[in-house]
Amino acid sequence: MQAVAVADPYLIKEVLQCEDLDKRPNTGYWVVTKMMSAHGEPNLVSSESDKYWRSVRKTVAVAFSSAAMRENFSQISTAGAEMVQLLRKRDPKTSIDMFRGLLCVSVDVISRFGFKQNFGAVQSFGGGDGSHKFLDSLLIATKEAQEFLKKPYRQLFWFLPSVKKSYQTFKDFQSFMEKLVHDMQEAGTPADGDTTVSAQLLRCTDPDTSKPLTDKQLIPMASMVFWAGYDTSAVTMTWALYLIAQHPQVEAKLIAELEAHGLLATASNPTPPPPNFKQLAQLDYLSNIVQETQRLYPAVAFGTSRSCPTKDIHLDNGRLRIPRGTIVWVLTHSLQNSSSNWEQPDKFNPDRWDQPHADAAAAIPPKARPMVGHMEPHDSLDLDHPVNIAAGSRPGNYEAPQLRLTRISSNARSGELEQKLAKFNEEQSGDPNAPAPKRWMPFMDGRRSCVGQPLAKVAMASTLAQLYANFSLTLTEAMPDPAGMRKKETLALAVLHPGTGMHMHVQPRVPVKQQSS
Ligand code: HEM
Repeated sequence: MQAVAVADPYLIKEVLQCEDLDKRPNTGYWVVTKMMSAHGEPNLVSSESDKYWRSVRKTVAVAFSSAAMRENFSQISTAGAEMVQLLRKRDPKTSIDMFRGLLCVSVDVISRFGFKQNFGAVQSFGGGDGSHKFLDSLLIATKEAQEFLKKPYRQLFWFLPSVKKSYQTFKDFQSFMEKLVHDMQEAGTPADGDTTVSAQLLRCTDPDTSKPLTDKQLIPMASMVFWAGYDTSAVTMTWALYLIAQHPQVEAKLIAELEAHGLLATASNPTPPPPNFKQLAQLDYLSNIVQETQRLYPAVAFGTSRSCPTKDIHLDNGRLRIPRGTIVWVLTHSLQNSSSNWEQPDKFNPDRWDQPHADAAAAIPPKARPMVGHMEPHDSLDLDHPVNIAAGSRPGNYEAPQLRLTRISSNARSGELEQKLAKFNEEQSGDPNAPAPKRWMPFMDGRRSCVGQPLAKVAMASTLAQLYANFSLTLTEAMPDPAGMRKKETLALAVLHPGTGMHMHVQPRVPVKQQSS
């Protein structure tokens, strides 16, 4: 099987806009379908962009509109508030795995916001043995799905105990979702103003029959909302904690911003309220931190892949021919960490996001642009170690031996950027107002971009604001430095996890005794 890896912003834009290049089973998405559905029914993430996907996507997108965010904001911020309460009760000297904590927050955000249920994951983090059946089933099923991705031939050995065990973990996860869908259907026709994910899913119709989706169709769709949202948001917040812990000047600036909005815990205001929706939108520096974290540590570090099984595809004004069946692999991590696209790409610098259109790629004449990395037929991917597949130029990275990306020298961005971009876009597309290709796309771009992006942004900002308003978070001595951390990173299907967890000391800004007095 042939694959080309694409890291150039202009080319990525073309790939993602090309109707013939789509998600296909040969690009690995079959594993996701297998995990979500016992019967191979399509889900939002892994299905091709056919009319069924279009119809469901359009209906579900309403649940993630800005109006829905404003309306259901309290459902988003409550999980963070519960986490704050819980952390206040913990002994600050003990170490806490904040990655696990934030996974719990994300599960509760999705269940509350999307399905009007509280799955109680945050509460589990504070009590008992810390396990949570639903979260654990998601994590375990994802791990088993990764095994299928690494060894697709396992499907043929369905009778082996280890393979049967994998399938059982999928069934366990699906049975949670069966119950959820059953509850949704039992609740009956949603009220007119109800635009939650569950209400919108019940409103979806199958374009072939014009009938509401059956439970077999609904289960993978609902499952996908959880699976696509829970660890992507949690790892992004976790990497933000990691980066902030190493940059005290960033934390100081964040605290000053929170204080300026009356959100910081101080001796005179020991238990500040969580930011409301309006305040959240005013926390510009926090937003910069999240964007910069997503640049350095894109959650979906694996990127995305496309293929066309029926014909050759010609890109870049015919300069590039992609033979039929070739996998075109969009490398988000490389795009966002390459000196071709960024000045000082290794530096965690939230201030770079003060620049207007900071996510737009600079105009580089086509001939000077790097284009594709070639994967030789004998190359194999080490799917357990993302550093091998996502070449960037960060400390601790080593050049991926199997992926040779041509680099060009750093192209400094100047004040004339706007004019240059307009001129270049006009040359490229004939339209000076065509949106510039992006050099930052953690949520991907084009028709298959992340439908949950608005929820992710609001939930991450709300949770991080509440955490930093109330606590100072420092890494325990056991946590590796960035180079060491890089080597421990793992992929859970496409998502970059810190293989170590994120062990931290969480110190209240105002001593707890003072808060209650
Ligand atoms: C920081 C958090 C998040 C990141 C970085 C992220 C990133 C992405 C990316 C890169 C894709 C495209 C995947 C591909 O091409 O295979 C995607 C798709 C998707 N995401 Fe997210 N996501 C996040 C949070 C969420 C949340 C919170 C939800 C919902 C609760 C969600 C739901 C989805 C769905 C349903 C799709 C499939 C969309 C489609 O193909 O129509 N995501 N996401």
